[in-house]
Amino acid sequence: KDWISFSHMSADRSVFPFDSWLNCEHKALKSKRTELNDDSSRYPQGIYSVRCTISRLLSITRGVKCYPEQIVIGGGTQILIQILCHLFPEGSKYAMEEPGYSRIYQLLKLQHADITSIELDHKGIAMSEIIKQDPNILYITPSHQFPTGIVMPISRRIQLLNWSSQAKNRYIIEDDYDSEFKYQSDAIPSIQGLDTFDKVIYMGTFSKSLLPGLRISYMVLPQHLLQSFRESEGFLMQTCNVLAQLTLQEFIDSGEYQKHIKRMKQIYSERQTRLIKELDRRFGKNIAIHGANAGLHFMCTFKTERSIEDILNQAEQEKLELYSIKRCCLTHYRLSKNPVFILGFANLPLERIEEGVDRLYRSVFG
Ligand SMILES: Cc1ncc(COP(=O)(O)O)c(/C=N/[C@@H](CCC(=O)O)COc2ccccc2)c1O
Repeated sequence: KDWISFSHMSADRSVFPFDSWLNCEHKALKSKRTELNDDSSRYPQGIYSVRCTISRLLSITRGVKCYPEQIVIGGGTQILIQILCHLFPEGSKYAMEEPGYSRIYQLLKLQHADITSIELDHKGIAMSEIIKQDPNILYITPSHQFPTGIVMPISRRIQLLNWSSQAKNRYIIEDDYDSEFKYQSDAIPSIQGLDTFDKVIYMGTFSKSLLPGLRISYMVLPQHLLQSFRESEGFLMQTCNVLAQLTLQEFIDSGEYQKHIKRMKQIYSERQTRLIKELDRRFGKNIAIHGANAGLHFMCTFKTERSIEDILNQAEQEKLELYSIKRCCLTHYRLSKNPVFILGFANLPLERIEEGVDRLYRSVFG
């Protein structure tokens, strides 16, 4: 039998419109030869016309207010964070959500940043903990908290903005990952769009909405950080492939991007609905699902005494690709007594869901 994947780290290639992407690349190759032939130092923040396209898209889809001059395109969220953290005051103290995106946590630690993790309440990162630990830089994922799926309500967003305004060296890094896929409600506008203190750095990526291998991500800097960006090493290196940038611009300007997102939402919300139905049918009261109102994964807790390790070993036997919450634990996340897993459905075709849930049941209950 072949593998079935509950991975939250891969998109279903059959959903990606390779032909229209290829078409856009062909057009870019034929019409944009000058940009392709220029030294990359001419576009340290990415090609201007591409940044105009991204700025327009962000304003329409996320309520982000920015000029193209504030956008920096890069080859992935990690490299952008690496560039960004050199713009903050020496001795800054960072805080990330617990559980959270461990790749960034590891990166900041390797940069010898003073970093701590802060637990969540039902509205997202806990204000009381922020006050207690007193960091000056917050890295948060308010759209669909990674990995718990909490959607941060406006009230908490306003609280955080007020927090950021109370000290000169405070900033909020809003990683808007996974914001494209809202099923029940409309997308809540970004914190950046509500920011009147110029304290929010907005991070975005096309890894989820297009393909992770394209390595096209971007950040929107507040205007007062642009000067220090221009004096930083970030200004000396363009890390995103020019052809990929030009193809992306064509893909967005031609309307293909919005068409693709609409189609992905239909496909993924149908898969999510079917998966939840199958899980309820098979597991009944032995499963609790959290954070399923958006994104391409949700979390679930199984009512079993079995350990995460045992379940993962059994899943391996069943040829079931499965990840537990452990990969998102940064420092002290208290593992609840019941095992918690991340169930992704972006790489799980409708017709494989029933078999996938059966294998999951055998992995959990033996
Ligand atoms: C919070 C957050 N922000 C940004 C990113 C994306 O970073 P970028 O690709 O460098 O722009 C991820 C990727 N997180 C990745 C793994 C999370 C984990 O380690 O468990 C998952 O990435 C993908 C998921 C589905 C389809 C394609 C990619 C992020 O979890």
